[in-house]
Amino acid sequence: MAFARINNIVLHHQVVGASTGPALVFINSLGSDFRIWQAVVPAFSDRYRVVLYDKRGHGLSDAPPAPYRMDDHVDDLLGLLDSLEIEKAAFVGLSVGGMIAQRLAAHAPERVQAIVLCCTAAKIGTAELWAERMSAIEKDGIEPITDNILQRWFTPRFRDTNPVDVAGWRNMLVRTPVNGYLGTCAAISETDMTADAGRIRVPALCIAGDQDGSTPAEVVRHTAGLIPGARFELIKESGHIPCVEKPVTLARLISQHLQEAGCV
Ligand SMILES: O=C(O)CC1=CCC(=O)O1
Repeated sequence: MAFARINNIVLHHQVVGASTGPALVFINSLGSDFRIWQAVVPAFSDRYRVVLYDKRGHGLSDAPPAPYRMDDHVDDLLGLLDSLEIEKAAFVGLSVGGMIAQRLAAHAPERVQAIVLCCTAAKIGTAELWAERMSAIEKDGIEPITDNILQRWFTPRFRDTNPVDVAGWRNMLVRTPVNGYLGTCAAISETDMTADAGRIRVPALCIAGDQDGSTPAEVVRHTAGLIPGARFELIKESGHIPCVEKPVTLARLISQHLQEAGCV
């Protein structure tokens, strides 16, 4: 575990695995921190230099006042890569993390070897929906909306069979700094990568969960259709957070894509 000051923000991160291997960066979603990747990382740490980090406003990173722009998140990530002396990496982004990866691939392709876009889209939700969510949180905090969010994060089966784990992930969500949550909602709300997606030229894999209530499979499939050469894969029995719910399947899909993309 380490901290770096990037763009005047303290970013919490961790580098594990093969120090001379190709770099593989995981980018987490709204309301989560890098612990969500814990069950996936062992599938890569023997061959890759794995970078995990908490984007601004999440986990142990600083949470400056809202709103944030998507480019703030992208600039933070580029700054972190510079500080770790990583010129080029493969990126796995979940949800808003996938938006950050898309923007990076479209605007800084020289830093990107391949991308895996997990439960994400060129555009997530509508400005009205995000405005509603932000005003509810400004009024009453994150707690009252957590049950709805967890229903989108995890399938009913997972919630029924893993109540203690779900309670733990709920703690992570509720403890997200309000500034960080609101700031990132604003970044998602203003972002539409539909035009930019067509500029992506790196090998891309889009993965959906068949029971994802946040970025439904057809939305992810549509995004795959916007990116030249992108492949689409569906994970069965998964909600929005397959790195927690289906880590073995997700790791297999990521690994195959990285091999096909020559990131080995
Ligand atoms: O909170 C949700 O609905 C899920 C989500 C949307 C964007 C993101 O990163 O997570």
